[in-house]
Amino acid sequence: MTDQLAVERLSKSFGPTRVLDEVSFSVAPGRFLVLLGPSGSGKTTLLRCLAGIERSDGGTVSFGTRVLADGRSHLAPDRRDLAMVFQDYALWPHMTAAGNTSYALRRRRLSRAESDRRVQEVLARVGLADHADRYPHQLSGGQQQRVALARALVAEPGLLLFDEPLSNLDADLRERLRVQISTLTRDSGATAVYITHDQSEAFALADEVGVLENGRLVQLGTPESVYHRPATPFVARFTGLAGELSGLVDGQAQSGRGLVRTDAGALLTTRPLPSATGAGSRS
Ligand SMILES: Nc1ncnc2c1ncn2[C@@H]1O[C@H](COP(=O)(O)OP(=O)(O)OP(=O)(O)O)[C@@H](O)[C@H]1O
Repeated sequence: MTDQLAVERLSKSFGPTRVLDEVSFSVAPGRFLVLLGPSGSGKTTLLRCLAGIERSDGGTVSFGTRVLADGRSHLAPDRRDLAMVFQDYALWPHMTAAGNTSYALRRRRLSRAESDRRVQEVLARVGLADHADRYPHQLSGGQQQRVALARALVAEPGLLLFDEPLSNLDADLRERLRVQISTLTRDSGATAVYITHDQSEAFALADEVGVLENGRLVQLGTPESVYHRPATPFVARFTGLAGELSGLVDGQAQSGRGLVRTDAGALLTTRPLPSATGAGSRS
């Protein structure tokens, strides 16, 4: 069942390095959150904590009324009602597309006929009905990622997690698969969290965008608000063009559309028209 994902003050360190610093956010049922940040900002670590692959040091993760992790307990990944799509597909090489997809149903007490029916149906949805008997090495990168998407969708999880799923694909394919991920995820009704370092991908996919900087969530909002009203100079620079305006408006700048206050004055942000960037559009 689709539920709200709530993350409160999630923290994680590796040795002396604090990788996640009291990150808090929530995603309403069925909504699509994209977490955007540069390399090393903590995106993968955050997603792995949500999935239960990584243990957080502190904070709470809950989905609906169920606590997935807090200071005392940590639910195993396969008990979290979620599925994850990875950057490198993570398919079993010795299993066909149908075998990889049905693997996600192994804990369901379904008849063979019902399992086969669901697998065929979801492979058709991702456009691979004719490739069910192919092994991963007989499929292109884009086709392998569509098998991974089918595997994630087939058990109808409440929560879908995407770890830079398009990063290994070329630009044209990335754009087409992006549309497919958006459509199929929304049709499934699942709550979704998607991480990427690609700004245009984030703005095209998201209902809400969160920006991570050094393990801290520095802004969370609609694509339009993050793009046009960046909360910090870091967000302004990371999501588009920005130029310093220090001497001109020193001490008087108010943050708002096109202007971000900095210690030295203000940063003027310039943005192409939304139609040229995809910011705010839904694909
Ligand atoms: N198992 C680990 N042990 C020690 N340090 C780690 C470990 N995993 C991640 N880190 C460090 O934590 C920081 C955040 O890593 P993470 O992979 O979460 O960032 P990211 O935003 O996903 O980066 P990228 O886009 O490059 O994948 C980095 O400095 C990384 O070196």
